[in-house]
Amino acid sequence: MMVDLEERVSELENWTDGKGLILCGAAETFCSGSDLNAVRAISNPQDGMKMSMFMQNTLTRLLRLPLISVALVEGRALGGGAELTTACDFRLMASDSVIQFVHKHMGLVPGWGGGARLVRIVGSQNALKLLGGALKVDPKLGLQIGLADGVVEDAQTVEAPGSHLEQAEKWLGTYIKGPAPVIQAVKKVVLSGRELPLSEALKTEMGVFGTVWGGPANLQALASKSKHK
Ligand SMILES: CC[C@H](C(=O)O)C(=O)SCCNC(=O)CCNC(=O)[C@H](O)C(C)(C)COP(=O)(O)OP(=O)(O)OC[C@H]1O[C@@H](n2cnc3c(N)ncnc32)[C@H](O)[C@@H]1OP(=O)(O)O
Repeated sequence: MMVDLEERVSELENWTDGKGLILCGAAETFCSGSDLNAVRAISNPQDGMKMSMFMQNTLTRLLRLPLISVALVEGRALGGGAELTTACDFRLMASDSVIQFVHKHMGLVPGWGGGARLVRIVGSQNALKLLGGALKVDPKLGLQIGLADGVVEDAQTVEAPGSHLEQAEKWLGTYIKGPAPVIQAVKKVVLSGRELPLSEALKTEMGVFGTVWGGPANLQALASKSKHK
């Protein structure tokens, strides 16, 4: 799974027209973390460090993709699976889903970069509670602390507008509407603001601004005399 994920990220890095990505599980579980059988075979510090390095590299590249990504959490996201959710820009949770950093129960801490990313998403106080208590985060708690950005309802629910995936596509649609270069520029500006010291982020923003100023979408908008009512 780790190697497959790295290969998909490499493919996505070459997706020049990409604007959005929805990451979801294959069955009723988003991701239950590392394969425990594989983990047992590499349960020594040297191999653990190699896995950490590999997964930090993969997940950092996933988060830095020039598109807007959403983790659609159905069922459980446990351990490494919880860390994986933090490598997306947004998290949408199905009504019965749970995100749980079970690391403490495994005598571990996150090693795929999920600890550092969690602090940035929910703040250090909440991160300490989630990791220290290995708390089960349901949609209500997720929304309350900012780990979840929205909830998708079950298809059977009368008012539900479609499958979880359809709801996630609709939700994401708001943020990826428009030309790819503009959406990609939005992501780059936010990413640099999130990751870089202010002076460097400002330089990056200017560079990105230069790629869209006077560009096709900008000129078209100027020509159309649009009003933002
Ligand atoms: C802590 C961080 C660490 C890291 O790498 O950094 C990890 O991520 S370690 C992995 C942490 N995850 C777990 O410990 C998951 C343990 N499994 C469960 O809690 C349950 O299996 C659950 C909740 C995912 C599903 O429970 P349910 O009752 O619905 O089904 P089963 O338990 O019967 O599971 C079906 C089948 O899947 C196997 N399974 C589930 N998760 C893993 C896993 N992470 N690795 C390997 N195999 C997994 C489970 O053993 C069952 O197999 P079966 O042959 O049918 O008995």
